Amino acid sequence: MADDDISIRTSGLNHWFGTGEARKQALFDIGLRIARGSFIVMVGPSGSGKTTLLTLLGCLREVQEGSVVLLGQELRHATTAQSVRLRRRLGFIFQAHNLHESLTARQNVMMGLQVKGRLNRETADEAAAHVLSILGLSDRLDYLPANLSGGQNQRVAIGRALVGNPDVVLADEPTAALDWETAAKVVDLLKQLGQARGTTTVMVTHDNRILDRADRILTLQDGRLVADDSRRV
Ligand SMILES: Nc1ncnc2c1ncn2[C@@H]1O[C@H](COP(=O)(O)OP(=O)(O)OP(=O)(O)O)[C@@H](O)[C@H]1O
Repeated sequence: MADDDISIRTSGLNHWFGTGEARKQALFDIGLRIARGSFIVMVGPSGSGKTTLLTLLGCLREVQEGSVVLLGQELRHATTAQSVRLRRRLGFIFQAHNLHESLTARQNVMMGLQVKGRLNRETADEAAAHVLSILGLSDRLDYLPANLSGGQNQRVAIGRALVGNPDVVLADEPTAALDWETAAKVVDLLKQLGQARGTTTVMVTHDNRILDRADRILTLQDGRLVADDSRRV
């Protein structure tokens, strides 16, 4: 694979938590090359290091040892300004969806554009309504989070992550609160974005139906990458 075709590359990536006697290694020698536009699923038992790896890939955590190259930029020793610029090119979907309680679904999604500095209100408004309609929420645009179900709020959070056309989407169990029809829509959307725009997705999930649709499945166990299964779908 040429360098341009790779969104994420790691090598010799190790990570520890704690200090002194409590110091514990959470990741061991992770080496990965993730192709641009691919839909990657990460699995592994609780405590195997999935979230730690996802947050390292998303420059939400400092690289302690080894290398992470995200969208051509080495993250080890990256400056704060470089990390901030890179994070603007990412879409995060985490379980705790952190919506603003005082903002409507549409306004919450628009926040995903504002952090990117795209402030033309009309365009932002339309983009937010469009992504929410793909996620089946066109009749809930002006609802506050308190008046939406858990699954609907999760879809708003997904909309917020995707509205700015991120280059890389990092997702931690994003479909856990969704019925299969909606979860399938989210997966289809991410795969379409992969084909149309080269958006790369790395998703932690235990949903077997999503595993079936992954381009590649990474399995972590006790902080190590123990299986790397590329499949044709
Ligand atoms: N902030 C922290 N401080 C200390 N140890 C941590 C911290 N975060 C994670 N760990 C430890 O690192 C290891 C990997 O945790 P991580 O959350 O990455 O696993 P996971 O595979 O995402 O688990 P889950 O599926 O339960 O979310 C675990 O042993 C965990 O206890």
